[in-house]
Amino acid sequence: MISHMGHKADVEHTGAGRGTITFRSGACSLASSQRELVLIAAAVDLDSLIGVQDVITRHLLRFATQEEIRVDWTDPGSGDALEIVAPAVDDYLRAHCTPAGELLTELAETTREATGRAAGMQVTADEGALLEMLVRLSGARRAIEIGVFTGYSSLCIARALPADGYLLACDVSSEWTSIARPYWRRAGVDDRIDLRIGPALDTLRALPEEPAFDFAFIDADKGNYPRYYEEIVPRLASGGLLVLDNVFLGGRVLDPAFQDDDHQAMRRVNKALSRDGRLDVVMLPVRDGVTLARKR
Ligand SMILES: C[S@@+](CC[C@H](N)C(=O)[O-])C[C@H]1O[C@@H](n2cnc3c(N)ncnc32)[C@H](O)[C@@H]1O
Repeated sequence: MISHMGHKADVEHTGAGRGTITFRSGACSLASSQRELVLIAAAVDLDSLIGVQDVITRHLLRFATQEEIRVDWTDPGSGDALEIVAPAVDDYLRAHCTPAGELLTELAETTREATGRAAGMQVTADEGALLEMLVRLSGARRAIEIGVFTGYSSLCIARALPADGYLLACDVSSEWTSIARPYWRRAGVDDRIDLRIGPALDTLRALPEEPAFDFAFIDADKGNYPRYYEEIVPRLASGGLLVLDNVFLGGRVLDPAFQDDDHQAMRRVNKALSRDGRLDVVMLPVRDGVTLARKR
């Protein structure tokens, strides 16, 4: 399997039944014994860690045609959770937002069942409610989202748009986004959502450079945040709102020990946004950090 992954990543055999597979933003070491294979994955952030684990899991399951295997990942020693708000206050605030409702709650549950640990990428109910509130308050009609996953945040955005509203939803994964469709349909918003599968940067760059959107949400690969921001701002109408998720990267944006591409990209975009004369910017201590940027 290690050799096979050489098409997708840097691989190294480090001994009998041992090796490492290195991806752009993470790595996995493998050590086999007679009964089991011990995997240790590490990555620059939780999303990347989940990505590494997902690729490894899928390859293992594909290779294990002769035998039944199970791939279990235990929780990382330190996750992305940043405790900005004391846990008791956090519980209290979650309990005092408008409840997510049956459909979103079911989508969150389906996502957990279908994607396992990757479900941690989904926006939480309170962040979803914030997105919905922002779309309604801004009166947006045309929105764009970078990073759909199983469609939770898309649903929050789409249902806050008017009936003739439009959401361009961008993601690379047909597998994860296929979970979204039935929920969008049941919410009666699937006709407002234009799902484009492919690298979001290509989708963005193919759009005319005119201010066609009133709302944008970035929640995808962190290394591309500066590029997404550069492409989106010219396409945002005056008064339009750009929202960026995970701007703290678990607090590591403050830690000079983290110098990989993703962390540098996030620092760069945070700095550029705060100095951008076209925008009014507020960074909120919501979950992993949410920035609101309103185009003047
Ligand atoms: C954090 S998840 C999005 C979560 C989603 N907003 C939600 O609330 O459920 C990030 C998503 O970005 C997608 N993604 C990663 N790299 C991408 C790229 N280059 N272009 C488009 N989507 C990408 C992944 O497939 C994943 O679904």
